[in-house]
Amino acid sequence: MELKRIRNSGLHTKVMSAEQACDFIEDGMTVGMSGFTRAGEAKAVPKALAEKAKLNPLKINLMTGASLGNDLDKLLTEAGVLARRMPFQVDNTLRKAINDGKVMFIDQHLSETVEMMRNKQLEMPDVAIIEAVAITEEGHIVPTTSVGNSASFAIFAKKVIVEINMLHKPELEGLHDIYIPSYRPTRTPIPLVKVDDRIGSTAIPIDPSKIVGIVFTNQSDSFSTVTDPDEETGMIAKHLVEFFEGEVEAGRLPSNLGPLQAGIGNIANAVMMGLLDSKFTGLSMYSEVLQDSTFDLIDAGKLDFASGCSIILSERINAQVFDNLDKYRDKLVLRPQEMSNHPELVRRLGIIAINTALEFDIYGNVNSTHVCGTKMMNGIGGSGDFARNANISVFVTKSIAKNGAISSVVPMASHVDHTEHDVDILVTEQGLADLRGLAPRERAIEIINNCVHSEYRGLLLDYFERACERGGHTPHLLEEAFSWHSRLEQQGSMKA
Ligand SMILES: CC(=O)SCCNC(=O)CCNC(=O)[C@H](O)C(C)(C)COP(=O)(O)OP(=O)(O)OC[C@H]1O[C@@H](n2cnc3c(N)ncnc32)[C@H](O)[C@@H]1OP(=O)(O)O
Repeated sequence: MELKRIRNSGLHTKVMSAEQACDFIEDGMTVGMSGFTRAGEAKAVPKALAEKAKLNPLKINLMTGASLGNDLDKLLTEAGVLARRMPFQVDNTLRKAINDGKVMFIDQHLSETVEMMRNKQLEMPDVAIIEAVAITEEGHIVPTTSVGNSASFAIFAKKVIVEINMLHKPELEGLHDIYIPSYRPTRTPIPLVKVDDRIGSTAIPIDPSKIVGIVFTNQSDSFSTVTDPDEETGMIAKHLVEFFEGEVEAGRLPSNLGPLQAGIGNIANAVMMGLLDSKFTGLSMYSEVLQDSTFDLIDAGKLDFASGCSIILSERINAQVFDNLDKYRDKLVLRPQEMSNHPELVRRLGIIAINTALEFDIYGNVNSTHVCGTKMMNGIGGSGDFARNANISVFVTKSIAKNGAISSVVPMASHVDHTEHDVDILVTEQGLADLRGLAPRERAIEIINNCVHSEYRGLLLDYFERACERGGHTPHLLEEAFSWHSRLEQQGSMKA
């Protein structure tokens, strides 16, 4: 039964235990592992590595597509295995180790990791560990619920370990579209002009002699922890849907809006859920992570096609999707993250990008990553790949956090991931600010009037007016610009 999944019979001799596969990983190595937004990560070998490291300490540089599920980042951190980690994570234990300076974390645009490797600016993996549903007759690897960076990791690595996960349905085969761009500067345009174009192969093409170990596993991806929309996220969705309606009426957007991208998290998922009750049909997604909302929209007949690089679902919907893959087969494709997030494609397709901010300032600079400018939350992920190149770049957030102790709109963003130049629309439950074509002083008025919570609006207006008296194209009171963050750190609240 298991060996049937290894269709290249020459590789049958490579089957081994996860513990044996760990022997290929040595202290100081760079390891490239599958996994994107807690989907499709290799599961058994990293777990065995964490166990092994408790007796024989070792450190590795770990690169993935994005975040890992099944508490793997936690286990590897606790075992002291991680020297460096890139390019994204969402784990509490790892987050603490990063913020304590114990793990060096490189927070990177998700489309860039393998491009930098290709240009020898980043080290190539010594070993790649890739979760698969099968190995083909040619010895090529069929990924599972994410493609992420798996294809390039396997192509660049000296040695490849494959984890065949028997729990994933073989029907996943055919869902993937693996396209690897050629080397610069002689690269030709990426031949993708529609969201549903297929431009590559359904498996990762590697020389099978590089496969040094095959481990069988039987463990599911972690379920998404996305929560149901609440009153605030419902309002955010309502403001955005009304904005889209206005854009269509004004002839600035087609009636199906054009391809949509939505980031991770509760808020972005809730915004997409808001489209369920809208009049829009014939929607499409060109995104990275496909969450519950994607499949709810397909089931409701609203969404015709979704292109992504991973699928992460909550327990509510997981079985319904993966037990009925045939129903979705002609509506889905999973690509390498380099392709799902590629600036060339984001610009060409005219994507509407919807990502979540931690905070933004009165001029529209967005902080997606650093609490109070210093402590890493998750990482920039793909938000920058999309925001800079999108047709319309939208950032959403609740106007306050932590029961009102934090205003998400501040005088000056304490860390900037997306500059004012990359941000078109800001939405909170209070309303929507349309920043297109506005100068900084006009942007400030639009943001303060539409996005700020009533408890902070007067304070921000006062700051802005006093800053204007001092002058400047982008007026600020430098000695006060971070006073809200200092107050939060010292007194537990931004309130004066
Ligand atoms: C893999 C990918 O790249 S997908 C593509 C897009 N990627 C990105 O945008 C990456 C950056 N974005 C993110 O990491 C997330 O979207 C976040 C963290 C910004 C928001 O996450 P969401 O789950 O949507 O929002 P939510 O409102 O639940 O906030 C998450 C936490 O941040 C806290 N928070 C929100 N705003 C602030 C703030 N200004 N200061 C401090 N904490 C804040 C919330 O209170 C909440 O804390 P809790 O977990 O203790 O309850």
